[in-house]
Amino acid sequence: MDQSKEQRILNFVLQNAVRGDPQSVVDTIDKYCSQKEWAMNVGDEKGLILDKILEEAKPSTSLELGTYCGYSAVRMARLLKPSARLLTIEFNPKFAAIAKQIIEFAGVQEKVKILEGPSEEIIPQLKKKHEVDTLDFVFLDHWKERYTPDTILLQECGLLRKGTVILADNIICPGAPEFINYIRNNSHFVCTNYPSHLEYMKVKDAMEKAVFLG
Ligand SMILES: O=c1[nH]cnc2c(O)cc(-c3ccc(F)cc3)cc12
Ligand SMILES: [Mg+2]
Repeated sequence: MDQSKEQRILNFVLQNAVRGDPQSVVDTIDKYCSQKEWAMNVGDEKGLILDKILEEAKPSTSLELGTYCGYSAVRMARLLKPSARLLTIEFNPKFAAIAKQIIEFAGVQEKVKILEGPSEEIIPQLKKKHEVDTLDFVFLDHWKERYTPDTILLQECGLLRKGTVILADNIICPGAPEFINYIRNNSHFVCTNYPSHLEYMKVKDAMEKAVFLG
């Protein structure tokens, strides 16, 4: 059976990155996806914006929607304090299986928990099944159509607190106009736009930060 692109990315990491070194895993995926095959990792340019906003937030409990191959999970986990935790939700079981191996190779598996399934089913389970109180940081990087309903669901489930930072990828490409309209017109959020480019391309993209005011 032909290998998937995600399996080729995993193999390239296993053969070229340094086991236990998350930075080398991030750099190796960026090298593969900029030189060999494009893939929808947040990438190095938007990744630096993610790094800065995550470091400012200093989160204890973070949630990512859209694990994919685990690039941003590894990228975030490398910056988290030892006691901090990242929960990452992935709908596609094939992607989740790849991400698990990449996260383990990077040596950040103690900080990262992959939750497989639809975000609308898993989010309501976070408090009771996954011992979450409230979230300090949320990275939206799954399907643009789910950005708004999942943000509303997080609020309804009592998972946001005054100061929770939500960062959304792909505001321009593929674009999340409905989410931008919702979040910028919602008086419970203060929004900031971060212009950038689509991962590994010259195409314009942007990220949006929305801080919950309670
Ligand atoms: O579906 C996506 N989920 C999360 N992140 C994405 C991302 O960063 C980029 C894209 C994407 C962008 C342009 C294109 F021509 C094809 C796909 C999709 C997703
Ligand atoms: Mg993305």
